[in-house]
Amino acid sequence: MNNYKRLLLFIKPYLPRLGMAVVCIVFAAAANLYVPWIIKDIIDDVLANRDMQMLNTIAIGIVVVFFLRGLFFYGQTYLVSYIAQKVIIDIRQLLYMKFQRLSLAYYEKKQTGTIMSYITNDVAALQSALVDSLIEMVTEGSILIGSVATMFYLHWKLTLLTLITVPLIAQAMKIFGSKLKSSGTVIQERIADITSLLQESISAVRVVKSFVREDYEIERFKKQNFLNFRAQMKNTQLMAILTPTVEFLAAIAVTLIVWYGGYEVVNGTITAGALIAFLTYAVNLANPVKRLSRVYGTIQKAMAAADRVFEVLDTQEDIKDKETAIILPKIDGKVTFENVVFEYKKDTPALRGISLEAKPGQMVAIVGPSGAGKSTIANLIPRFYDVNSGAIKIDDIDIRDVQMNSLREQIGIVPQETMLFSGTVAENIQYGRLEATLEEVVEAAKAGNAHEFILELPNGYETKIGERGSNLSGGQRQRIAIARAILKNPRVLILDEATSALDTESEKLVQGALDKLMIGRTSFVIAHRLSTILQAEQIIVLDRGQIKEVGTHAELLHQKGLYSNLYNIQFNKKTEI
Ligand SMILES: Nc1ncnc2c1ncn2[C@@H]1O[C@H](COP(=O)(O)OP(=O)(O)OP(=O)(O)O)[C@@H](O)[C@H]1O
Repeated sequence: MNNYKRLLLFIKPYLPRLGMAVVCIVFAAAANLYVPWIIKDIIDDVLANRDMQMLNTIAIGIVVVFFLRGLFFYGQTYLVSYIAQKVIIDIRQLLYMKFQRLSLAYYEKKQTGTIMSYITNDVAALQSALVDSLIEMVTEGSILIGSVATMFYLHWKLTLLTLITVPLIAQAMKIFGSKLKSSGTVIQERIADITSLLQESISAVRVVKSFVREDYEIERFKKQNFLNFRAQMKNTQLMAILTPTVEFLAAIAVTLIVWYGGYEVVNGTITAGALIAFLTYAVNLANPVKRLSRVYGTIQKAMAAADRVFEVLDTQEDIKDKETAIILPKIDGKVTFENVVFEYKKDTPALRGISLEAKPGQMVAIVGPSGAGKSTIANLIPRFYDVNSGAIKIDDIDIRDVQMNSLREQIGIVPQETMLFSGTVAENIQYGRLEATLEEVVEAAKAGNAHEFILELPNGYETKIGERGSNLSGGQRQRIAIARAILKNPRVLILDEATSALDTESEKLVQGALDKLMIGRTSFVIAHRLSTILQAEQIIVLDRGQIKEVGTHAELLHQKGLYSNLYNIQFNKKTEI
């Protein structure tokens, strides 16, 4: 099915309203056709017969028709807008739903601006095309059909004559236009040639002089200059021939129509008023034709937007539930990686054969140089991406066999960069569990060492957070994020420790909150802090997508391998404190 038809399908639910709208548009357009008719009546009846009664009827007629036109205009504008806006919010909502379902990989491929532009610009282009084009198409279409029909009614032979001659003139003008355009292009090219020649010879002036080639260059320039003259003259010639030709043709056509019309008036086949009305209709035909071709342009543009919108709607969701996916039962929190290979881009694996096991409640620190794959491991557990080979299991169930929601509901993530939404502090904590009561929110905030500072905010828990949480410090925002995770109460926790330095006081509070959060949960910590590493029951040392060492802090230091190297480089300063 093409996109045009798909777009029309969105209008389907509003067909009755569309029917009413079309009726309004047609009636409103019909009022426009009334004006030349008034001229006819005034000339033929009022002026010719000095008919006062007719004049009164016409006067009342004008008032009534324009009053009704106003009503229909209101109807058309309201109804068409209603339909278009509804269609647009339907499409926008569908797009938004789609964006919520698409995987992270999609977001990485597209720039944020592009995605926003789908929902704002493309949808807006569709909106204006729908509203303006729909009204204009029906209005101008009705005026066009109405004018031609009235002209036929007034004098069919004269109408035929007009309909044959006018398009001929239009065609001649079109040919004329395109010829002028192409000769204009030639002129531009000749001027460009002269410029580049100039540039070349001026910048190479030393070479010209050293080879004594001044005369040669003058000759070259002369040729180009002459070519330019020829192009200019050709254009002038075209203008000089084409303008009078078209004007002459037009004059012949108009004379033909006027002569034949006048002849019919003299013959008494048509009245003088009718002829004037006829000519008015004929002249006015130009407007609807022009506007309809403009509508065509708008629709073409809107279709480009529609193509993009439908392309998004048709994007395959690469990570989705299997038909047979089960709801993950409440887990103990054992997490296993079995020979996991993963690549973001084909043939460049970010993880190569990772096997590990975290026992329920265990704390696993992941360390390694930048780009080693630490965040990648963290991203695979909630199934933000699917592994290329191997498997990730939670409580021995492959995470691809369970419903994504039931998996992610049992995993908590505290990222490095805390993202708070606009809204109150309470709402931000509640994001962890939407149905939580205020008491539960406060409990979570207390556990997250956030309660105290929240109470000191201007409106306590009801304080609105600035767009990017700007009115809170980094540490405070982290503690809100921790409270949010505590409220969610997940069995598995993924913690990306912030690398940015907090002051000692703030770090202590954040660390305290994290310690409480980790109690009794399986935690994966991308570790940047010494305290985390010392506490960890298992440290995984990654390098270029592979596990190099596994053990506790003491064991690994003893091995004097990569870990002890990293440890010495990264944490030296802290050990000295
Ligand atoms: N979205 C992505 N698309 C393509 N490649 C990616 C993507 N994210 C990470 N990579 C690549 O995968 C590899 C592992 O990256 P990852 O972010 O897991 O490393 P990291 O150990 O967390 O590093 P850092 O400590 O710097 O955050 C890197 O080579 C990185 O360039």
